[in-house]
Amino acid sequence: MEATTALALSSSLATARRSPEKAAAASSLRLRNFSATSSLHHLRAARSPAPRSHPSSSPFQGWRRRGRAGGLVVRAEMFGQLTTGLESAWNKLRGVDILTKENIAEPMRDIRRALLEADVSLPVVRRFIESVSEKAVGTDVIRGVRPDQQLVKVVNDELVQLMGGEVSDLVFAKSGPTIILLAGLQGVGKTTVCAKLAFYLKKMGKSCMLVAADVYRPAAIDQLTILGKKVGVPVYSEGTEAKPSQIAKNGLKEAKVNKADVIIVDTAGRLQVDKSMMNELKEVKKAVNPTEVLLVVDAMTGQEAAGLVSSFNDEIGITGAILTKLDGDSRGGAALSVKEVSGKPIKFVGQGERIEDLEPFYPDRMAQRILGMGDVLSFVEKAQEVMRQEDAEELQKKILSAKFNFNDFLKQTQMIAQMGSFSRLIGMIPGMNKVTPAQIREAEKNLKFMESMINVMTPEERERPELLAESRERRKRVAKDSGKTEQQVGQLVAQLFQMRAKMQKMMGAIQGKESPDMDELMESMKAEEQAAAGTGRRRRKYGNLRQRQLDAMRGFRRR
Ligand SMILES: Nc1nc2c(ncn2[C@@H]2O[C@H](COP(=O)(O)OP(=O)(O)OP(=O)(O)O)[C@@H](O)[C@H]2O)c(=O)[nH]1
Repeated sequence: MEATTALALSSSLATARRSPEKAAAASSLRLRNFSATSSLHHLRAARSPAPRSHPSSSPFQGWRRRGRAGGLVVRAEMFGQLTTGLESAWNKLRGVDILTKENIAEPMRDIRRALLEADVSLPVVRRFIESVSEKAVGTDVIRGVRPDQQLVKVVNDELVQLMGGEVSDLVFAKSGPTIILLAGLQGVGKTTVCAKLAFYLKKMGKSCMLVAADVYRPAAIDQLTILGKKVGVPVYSEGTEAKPSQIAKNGLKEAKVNKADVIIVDTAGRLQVDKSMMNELKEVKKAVNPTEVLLVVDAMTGQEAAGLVSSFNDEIGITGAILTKLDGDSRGGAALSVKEVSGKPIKFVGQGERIEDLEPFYPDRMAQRILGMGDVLSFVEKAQEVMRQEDAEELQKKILSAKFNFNDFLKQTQMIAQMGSFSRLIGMIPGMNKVTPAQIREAEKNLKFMESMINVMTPEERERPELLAESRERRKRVAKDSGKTEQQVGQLVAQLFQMRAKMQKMMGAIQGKESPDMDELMESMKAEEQAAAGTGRRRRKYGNLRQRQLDAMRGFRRR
């Protein structure tokens, strides 16, 4: 499944690296497409329980695939340093036949260093290294699996365990409203999380109410009121004079009257853990007897976040944590330490400032991202969220009948925009985690570049790109109106036809048939990357690409 999305994205980025604007169109087209295909793949995923290339079916596949795809150089931001550090451990095992205590010593040192640099707490690192070493050496040799791959598998499994193994779902009250009490230090993102959580729950069909019990920062009440409006959820507040425990109690009464399914109580943050803060929280807790007490912690604070979860749990008793700002420069220490240090699970992660940027915490997906295998499931879920089933089916029909046009194209761009930041999406795709920020910027620029040409096309031309393929006059006009060259417009049109062909091929593979072409598609991805990387094959490969574009145009003209 991810092979095709990776193909599209990788090709586009490879094209971005060819950089001249002439080539830019190619990348944009594919970038748009990858979101379309991902949604379509999702339709198939629903039918087939274990897509053959899903990373969780074999962690090696995703990893190997990246190896085969080669090429891309720098990684997207999330846990980048940790991923690189771990990678150097595998690399040291290239060429060995079997994992032994001796030959894993150095890779294990690399893993240890990488984890410590990621700010994972020392006792956690020690236990982790011990367990991985023991399991790695005791692992039977599996035919066709290299020892370095075997170590990746062991590390993957241990990372999943370290982060709690299973997803820890929110608990809902059996009767009456579910009460979620949010606590945390100042500025960690509590108020934002209130709104994000309400938005998330609303999507699940639950009615919510927010309760403003942070009375020390008047702006917090305003902030919550604004956010509540934004997500369409009522906010209960009594200003700054009332006691937080009383506000929470009254809020609960109001929620019962309004028959809200869930109330989320925002509490005050302090600069540091202090007695009065803990006492106040205890009072609020006692007043409403919450179903969930979640501590919001900032991922950037590394292992300190894990320590906080521990002390809050000791003091007031919590049910879990929410890790915010994972999109920032966090090194991974918090995600990896919280469960092990405090015994409490991470239930959600915040990965951006937008309301949509809160997701359940999946230890397996997180491990895959840390290992550079991407997070296809999150990616697909994001795509599914923004693309309605009917749209996906409509698009599927268009692809199958080779009618994918520039309007569909624009829709895909909008979808990508709704799915979140480019770099985050890229980080979710296996093999795509090594992309330079410059390449991401270039790809984003390319999208705009494409859009400017599509925007000046007539509705007819957008609907039927054939008109542009057939008429030089039309291409000239689009070039003139968009301030681009005729050649650039020609290339954009050629790419659309080329893409139709590719998408049809992918759809063939997706629609239940065995997918013999996946490897071929991956090879084609690899070829494009290598061509872009400036190897000796570049001219030949690029020449072929160009040739294919011309063929696509000619093929169309003949029809
Ligand atoms: N990048 C990023 N920023 C976030 C995230 N969550 C929250 N923020 C930002 O962090 C800042 C603080 O967020 P708030 O929700 O006001 O934090 P708070 O914990 O309620 O703060 P106090 O009420 O002062 O205790 C805001 O600028 C948010 O937009 C996240 O997941 N990623």
